Amino acid sequence: MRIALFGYGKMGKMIEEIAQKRGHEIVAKVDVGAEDIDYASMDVAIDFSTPDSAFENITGCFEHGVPVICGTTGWLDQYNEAVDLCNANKSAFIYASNFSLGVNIFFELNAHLAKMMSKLNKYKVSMEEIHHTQKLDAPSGTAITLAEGIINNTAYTSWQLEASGEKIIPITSKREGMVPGTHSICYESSVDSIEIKHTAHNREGFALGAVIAAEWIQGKTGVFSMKDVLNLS
Ligand SMILES: NC(=O)c1ccc[n+]([C@@H]2O[C@H](COP(=O)([O-])OP(=O)(O)OC[C@H]3O[C@@H](n4cnc5c(N)ncnc54)[C@H](O)[C@@H]3O)[C@@H](O)[C@H]2O)c1
Ligand SMILES: O=C(O)C1=N[C@H](C(=O)O)CCC1
Repeated sequence: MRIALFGYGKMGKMIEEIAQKRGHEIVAKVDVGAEDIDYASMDVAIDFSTPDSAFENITGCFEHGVPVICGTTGWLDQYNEAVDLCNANKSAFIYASNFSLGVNIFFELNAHLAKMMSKLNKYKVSMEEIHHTQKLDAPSGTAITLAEGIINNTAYTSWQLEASGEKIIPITSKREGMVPGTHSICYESSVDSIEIKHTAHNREGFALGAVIAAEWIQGKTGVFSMKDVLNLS
């Protein structure tokens, strides 16, 4: 498969390594200030760039019929517009706030736990995410997906950073050293606590999931999720 990397930072470099090990070719590395992008050379684009640049990168690919795997977080106010442009151009698209297989299992566990906890009104939920100090967005995209998993299965209606309120999920975002990504969810009552936690030890899991998604999307048209890729429904 001929892969173009949009964003050649920490994740772009890790994806290059994993993709080459799986027998794929990197045909373009599109980073800040790139000109004359050769879309015809690409079977798929993988975007791990910045919140400010992801939308333009993605929609440029759709306009040239290139399928896109996007892991960039912090641009989702434009997600619906990207979906419309994907469909209008009969292209293909997967966005995931987290491509790691472990986190996608954790998303399912979170939804299942939330469903059970929705019957127990003595417990209050809270979430904490910890990432490296270079991270541009807060809360993390993964934390937002986890919060949506709770909202869809309980009486909670929204999330907020450092908030308190009856139906609001409080999220604490910490930025420390080189931490690749840690997410924990806690349900607390006066008598006990239940906590679930995912800890990424490095970036390999994110990169592998993105390459697997790129392999899966070949020949498809439409908008998909990691649930489709991993057959988790
Ligand atoms: N979904 C996931 O599984 C997952 C995992 C890790 C990181 N991320 C997200 O991926 C993104 C990138 O993470 P990172 O750790 O590689 O960051 P990074 O800062 O190391 O790399 C980002 C790269 O994007 C480049 N860039 C800036 N403007 C650009 C443009 N117009 N076009 C193309 N590239 C441009 C930067 O120069 C940089 O090289 C972040 O949004 C992060 O939150 C998602
Ligand atoms: O390093 C990052 O930045 C990460 N971003 C994603 C997020 O915002 O959830 C996934 C974890 C790593």
